[in-house]
Amino acid sequence: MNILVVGSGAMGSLFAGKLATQNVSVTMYNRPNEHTEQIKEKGLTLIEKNGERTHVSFPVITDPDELSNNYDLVIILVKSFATKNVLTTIRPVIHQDTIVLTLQNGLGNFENIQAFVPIDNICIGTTGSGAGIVANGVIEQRAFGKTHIGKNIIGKEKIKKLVSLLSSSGLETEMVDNIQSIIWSKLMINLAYNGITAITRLKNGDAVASSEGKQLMEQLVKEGMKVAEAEKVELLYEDPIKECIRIGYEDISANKSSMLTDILLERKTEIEQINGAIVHLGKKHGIPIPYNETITRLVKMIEESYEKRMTTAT
Ligand SMILES: NC(=O)C1=CN([C@@H]2O[C@H](COP(=O)(O)OP(=O)(O)OC[C@H]3O[C@@H](n4cnc5c(N)ncnc54)[C@H](OP(=O)(O)O)[C@@H]3O)[C@@H](O)[C@H]2O)C=CC1
Ligand SMILES: CC(C)(CO)C(=O)C(=O)O
Repeated sequence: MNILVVGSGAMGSLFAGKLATQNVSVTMYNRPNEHTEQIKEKGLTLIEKNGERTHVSFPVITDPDELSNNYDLVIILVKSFATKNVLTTIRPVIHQDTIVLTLQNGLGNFENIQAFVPIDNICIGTTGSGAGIVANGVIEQRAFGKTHIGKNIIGKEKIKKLVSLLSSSGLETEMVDNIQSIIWSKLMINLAYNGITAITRLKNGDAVASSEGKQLMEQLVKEGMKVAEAEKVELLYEDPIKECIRIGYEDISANKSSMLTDILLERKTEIEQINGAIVHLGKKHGIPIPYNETITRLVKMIEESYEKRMTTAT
């Protein structure tokens, strides 16, 4: 099976790197940048949970003209607001048998892909794993939750194989029926952690260990639960708030959230697709969403004014 991982950031590197430890053909595509060039020239170093380093090499493509025509499975791991842009570029190499899988956070990923790929070829998943780029060509896995991938009728055998490859690589993965539950249950975790950590610049574990942080998380998730109910989506967990807190301590504690990373690098964030999406749907259903609205506005404020930020007291 030929797999193309689109995105060489923290998660693209984690998934491509882990797959490369298995007996499967994996290629990575990203526009040129220093991290990508380093992987292309010298391979990728993966720092595991126990601190052990694994070094892997696989083909890395930065020029879309060099992409081949034989990818069975394409895994999208760019930020959700970049999906349309990247799919415009790689669309010519997606053929009628290619399955396109998103493991991105937030709402709207299916809709973004649908503009380029037939519905039957799209597969949706989420991942509770997380990583950070620690140097060009080096990533560290810092979150260790499960990956869930929705069933796909025409891509069934490919997805089954992927689930097995990922699980054997150490990324525990499961195929699931109710993908909406999975997307929304992951959304609850991102509602709780991403905005708060981006604003406070705390790691997930430090944010949840603060009693103020925990109370704020509860309110953010409560609003998300109300909207999920109005959207008639059943969440996976009996007590989503408790589960978000548990995950914060047990699975994702060491991770800098993807949104905090964006803020630290002074980049655009996925706030619109995460907390902002709940605000938008809350309005549609007439449900007040004050906590998520405040977090959304604060993150947008930071994002829009990096160059004006005070860094000294003098
Ligand atoms: N980081 C984490 O721990 C987790 C992240 N996620 C989710 O996974 C997804 C990916 O996140 P993450 O890996 O952190 O993101 P990163 O920002 O680390 O990586 C995104 C990559 O996409 C590339 N990219 C953006 N636009 C284009 C384009 N038009 N063409 C080619 N490449 C492009 C970027 O390149 P460039 O740098 O040159 O712009 C970058 O290499 C997100 O949806 C995120 O929410 C989910 C779980 C955990
Ligand atoms: C792993 C987790 C839940 C938190 O770090 C995440 O999805 C993110 O960082 O975006």
